[in-house]
Amino acid sequence: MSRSRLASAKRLVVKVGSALVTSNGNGLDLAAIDTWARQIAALREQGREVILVSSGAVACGVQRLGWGRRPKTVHEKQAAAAVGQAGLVEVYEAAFSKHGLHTAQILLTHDDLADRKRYLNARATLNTLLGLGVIPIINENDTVITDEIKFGDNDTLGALVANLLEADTLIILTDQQGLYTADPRKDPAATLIQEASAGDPALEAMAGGAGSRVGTGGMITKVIAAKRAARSGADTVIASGHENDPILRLATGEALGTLLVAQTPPLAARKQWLADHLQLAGRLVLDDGAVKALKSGKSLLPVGVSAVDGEFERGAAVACIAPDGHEIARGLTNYGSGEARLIARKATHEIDGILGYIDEPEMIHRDNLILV
Ligand SMILES: Nc1ncnc2c1ncn2[C@@H]1O[C@H](COP(=O)(O)OP(=O)(O)O)[C@@H](O)[C@H]1O
Ligand SMILES: N[C@@H](CCC(=O)OP(=O)(O)O)C(=O)O
Repeated sequence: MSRSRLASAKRLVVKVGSALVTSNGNGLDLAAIDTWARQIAALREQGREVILVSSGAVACGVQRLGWGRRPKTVHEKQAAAAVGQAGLVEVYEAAFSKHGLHTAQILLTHDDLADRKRYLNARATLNTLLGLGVIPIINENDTVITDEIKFGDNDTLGALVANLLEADTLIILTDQQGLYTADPRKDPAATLIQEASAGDPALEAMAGGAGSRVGTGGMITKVIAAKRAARSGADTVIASGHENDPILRLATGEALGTLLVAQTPPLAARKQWLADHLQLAGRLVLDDGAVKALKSGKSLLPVGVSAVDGEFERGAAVACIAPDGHEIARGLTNYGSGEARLIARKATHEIDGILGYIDEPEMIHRDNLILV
């Protein structure tokens, strides 16, 4: 039954692991990449949005540098990733261009997404790319991180991207059929789990480390990624990328792999996340019209802000105060206090003229707002 949610998923994050992007640990599997591009293009035709999180930079770099095997030191891996990332994006751009689609390279770190300002910036850029019909191809920014490249944590990145973009589904494609009761490479009696609740602690006990010399995170990072994705309401599927057209089949609701179901609906989960993370940095005093708008579920526009208290940056959590002094909402502001003072009481079309740029038309978007 829960598979039907996949059939109606509008926004999907697909993560392809090193074990899949490279067939032998040395170089990219061009044929596999072509099939993903074809499937993703078909989903776009259906009006669905797909974001690809792809590993493979190190493997591609190892091949380009003629090293023959994955290096041991972290800095050599980083160097290989820097060389290979260029190859990776070339291959994706070529594969998607056959379907008339452009790709965009996005390199992120976990720290980028923990920082509210960068979080909002990354979100705005990705949403703009999706609106343009471009396929974002995301990888870790391996030059500036070391832990993730050691542990092979693109699964976590997939989950963070699903949170960032409020995706409905995270599809993790790997070299196994899904999550088994134990590592099938070590235990031939292990059986495939078809469906479980994301975050069920029993799953973590079943999942072991990586089984191949190419992949690094193993199943444990996938199970934890599913728990994380569920925080913003996204279901996760772990399935084999070696199946015929797995992305398309999963997206029609076919029961492949392991489905880890999110227990909270997306918007409620996001608002819970906001509620847990709000340390107030300032206050926006609203006029009566803005109070009404917020209470009826709308965003806060600069025109409804009559005063700004405190010093804060873009992305900070602020309280929204009614003219009678009562706090009515809290949310993440798109503008720092300096800019907010300049555009308070102004119509959205005036923002560009005042600031010389426009980050977002709203002071606080309704998705980033909770009524109190
Ligand atoms: N319970 C389990 N079920 C399935 N695979 C498991 C399990 N525990 C450990 N693994 C191992 O995890 C590997 C997949 O992880 P990894 O090699 O990191 O792939 P990727 O590069 O796709 O992230 C499998 O090949 C398998 O050997
Ligand atoms: N970012 C690096 C490594 C990431 C990695 O290995 O992750 P995973 O696919 O989860 O095993 C790369 O592109 O090679």
